[in-house]
Amino acid sequence: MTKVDKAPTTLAILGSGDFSKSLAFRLLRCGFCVVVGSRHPKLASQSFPHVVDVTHYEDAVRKANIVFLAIRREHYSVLWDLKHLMAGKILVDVSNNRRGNQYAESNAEYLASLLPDSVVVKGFNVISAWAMQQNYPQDASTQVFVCSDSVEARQQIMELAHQLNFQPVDMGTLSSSRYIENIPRRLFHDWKGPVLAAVAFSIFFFSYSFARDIIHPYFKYKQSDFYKIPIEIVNRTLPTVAITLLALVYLPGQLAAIHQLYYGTKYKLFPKWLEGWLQSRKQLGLISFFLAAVHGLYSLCLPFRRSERYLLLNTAYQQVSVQKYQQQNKTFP
Ligand SMILES: NC(=O)C1=CN([C@@H]2O[C@H](COP(=O)(O)OP(=O)(O)OC[C@H]3O[C@@H](n4cnc5c(N)ncnc54)[C@H](OP(=O)(O)O)[C@@H]3O)[C@@H](O)[C@H]2O)C=CC1
Ligand SMILES: [Fe+3]
Repeated sequence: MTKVDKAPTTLAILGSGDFSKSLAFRLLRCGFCVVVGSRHPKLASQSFPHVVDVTHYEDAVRKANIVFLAIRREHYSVLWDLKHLMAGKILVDVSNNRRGNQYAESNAEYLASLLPDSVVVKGFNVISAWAMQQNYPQDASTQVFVCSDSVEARQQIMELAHQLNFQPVDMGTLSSSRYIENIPRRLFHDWKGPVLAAVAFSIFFFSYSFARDIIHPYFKYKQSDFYKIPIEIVNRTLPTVAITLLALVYLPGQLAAIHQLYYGTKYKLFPKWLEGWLQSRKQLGLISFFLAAVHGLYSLCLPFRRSERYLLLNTAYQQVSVQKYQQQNKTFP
């Protein structure tokens, strides 16, 4: 991938915590120079590779035009003394809050009001430090939401996100920053599709078992097996849905591989449906695991039922009788 001329070769990160370390690693891997600003550069430098220039905040800001703020909103006051150095520079606010809507204004808007002479861009907050460090380069489909009041700065950070192997999403002006800051807090937002799939498969397999094992014997032999519905039929549906969902976890990976082989490149975007499917693999796998666990519990509880014990004894008795019959036939042919 070629870098555009605008992309700076040296990027600054203020703060030396977890996020800063992971981001520094990612930037280094992607060919950038990194300068880290810290209150205690000597101490902090031990956590970074030797190629990273770990220095004081002022020095770090001086050395780069794009500055990542890997410090918490509560500590933005340390930036006050750097106001004159930050003027005209792009500040990337990566912060999240501990609670949703914790403050009246978003962190990025607060930063912009603190440092009106700088250009604030919100982004990268949806990627955890762990994922940033571990998942390279498999996370090319991970979205990074970017917003800023400056179109040029937004484009520059989106290009940077692209170079870091992420998929930038243009979210418009800085007023979107509150929405972006709330994204990591949205629990279960990716669960709709997988849950719907699980429900649809459950209904399908339940109906199939119900028709085959209850309705069919009822009409054909006048045999009433309706007592089987709550345990046996459900317990047959659970593992079938679980294994089907597990298959759905592995299938999109294969389709993605076929897509890449077909087009002969890994840089062509996957179609939307495949993209969504790939991203819901975690949820599908978790639902599959949950259903399999419930199936295990059900199966453990089955022998407690009187009818089941009867069936077991009956099967054992039949086997013994068959063996006896066979032995008798051997002895007295
Ligand atoms: N960790 C994660 O997975 C993610 C974090 N983020 C965001 O990135 C930012 C940094 O997070 P993270 O690295 O985890 O946080 P840490 O608490 O690990 O690090 C914060 C850094 O802020 C600096 N700092 C500046 N002033 C102070 C102060 N007064 N008290 C304490 N620390 C201060 C410190 O660096 P020094 O001592 O060198 O000055 C410290 O290492 C946060 O805004 C967070 O919301 C976003 C997405 C994911
Ligand atoms: Fe089983």
